[in-house]
Amino acid sequence: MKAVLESGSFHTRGIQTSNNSVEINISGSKSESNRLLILQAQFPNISIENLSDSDDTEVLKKGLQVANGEVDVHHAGTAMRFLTAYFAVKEAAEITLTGSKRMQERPIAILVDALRSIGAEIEYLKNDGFPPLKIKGRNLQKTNVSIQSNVSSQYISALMLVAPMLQNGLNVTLEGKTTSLPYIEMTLSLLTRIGVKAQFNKNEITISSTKNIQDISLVVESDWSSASYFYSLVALSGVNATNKIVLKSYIQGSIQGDAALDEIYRALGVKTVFNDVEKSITISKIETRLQDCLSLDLSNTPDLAQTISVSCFGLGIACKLTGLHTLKIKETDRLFALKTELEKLGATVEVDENSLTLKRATSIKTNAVIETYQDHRMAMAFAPLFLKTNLTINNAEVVSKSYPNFWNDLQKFGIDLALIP
Ligand SMILES: O=C(O)C1=C[C@@H](OP(=O)(O)O)[C@@H](O)[C@H](O)C1
Ligand SMILES: C=C(OP(=O)(O)O)C(=O)O
Repeated sequence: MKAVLESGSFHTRGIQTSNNSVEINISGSKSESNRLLILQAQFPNISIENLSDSDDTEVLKKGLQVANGEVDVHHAGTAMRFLTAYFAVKEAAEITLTGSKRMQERPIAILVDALRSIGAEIEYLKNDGFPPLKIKGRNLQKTNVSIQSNVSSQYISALMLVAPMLQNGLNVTLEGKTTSLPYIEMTLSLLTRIGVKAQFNKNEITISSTKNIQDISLVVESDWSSASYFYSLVALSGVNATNKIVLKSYIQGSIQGDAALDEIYRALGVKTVFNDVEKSITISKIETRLQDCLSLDLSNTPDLAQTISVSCFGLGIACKLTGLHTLKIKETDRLFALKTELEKLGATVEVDENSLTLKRATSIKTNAVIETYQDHRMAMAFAPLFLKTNLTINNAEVVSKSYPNFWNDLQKFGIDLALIP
């Protein structure tokens, strides 16, 4: 099969295991790519290699070309939040910024209030606190802004990314317990890497106004969140099965928080070897005594929650995942979606505002039909279970939000997927 169809479901026809190692080339991190595109719009002398091929990056790229008119970011949270800040500070821009039905349910008031407090002109076109927005770009001069940091780090990254454009730079004070912190650190790291003066001490971020930077070429490291599905696949495979996977364009000391996979999956029997010369990682299965229950706080790595809970279910161990308070406002209510779909497979799952508890499962039901709720990570997180049972994953095309080539890459493992259009 060459490409994923516009819409359809995948189910397994059979699994051949081979002993070869498989090489996978995932494209650049969508988080890094979307930050760099906003920075490149300000500093055209940045050149970017290994840009993400995700839909979320495509919509942001397209949005940045619009000076007046409508921009539709579909399901892309970072595009929505980053462009809100970008257009608000871009003089003469007049933009209607909208998104999918779900995007119109994802809150944005915290960012809009922060931007308004420094003089931005933004109006809600439907429901207060939610997209679509009408934005009139202004030359903003105030320098101090306070923002609640326990709902989404994207609001803070959005302010940071446009701070160099402001006449006097920006001081951001974070209020509350900051969530998804590595994403803020990623933003800071990219700003300093291109030559913008930026600091982050305790709850204060300071960024200097910057007119010019020196020419710079940056290579985006590949996407660690996308790599998680292969970690799960290896974890669920037998010790003697294929599964030595080489993932290209990964480095030690990543600025992506989801690089924590290395450590997290070690406890699930997956070893990571970094090849510093080739800039790749090799992941393979090792004999490990699994703990009865994996307990993790995922407030720094929310995008791994689905992968990890499905891995634990497939391995027949319990898990208690906390720090999940942001999951309800992502592409779907991910806590509800996980509970509903895992239970179709025979799991016992409890969720509350902040956590998910999975009981140890002794068997996995066959022929379940998994719904994906327009959430790429639901489809990809459940896919490694193809190694354990027959199942169908509906609306398989959702993966393109972050990883358009996912199903093609998955088939390299001898998983014979049948597409039901
Ligand atoms: O800044 C980013 O690139 C992201 C931040 C996180 O969102 P929250 O800060 O809303 O948790 C993460 O879930 C999302 O996939 C990407
Ligand atoms: C939450 C995600 O993306 P966003 O918030 O940017 O839509 C994600 O990719 O898992």
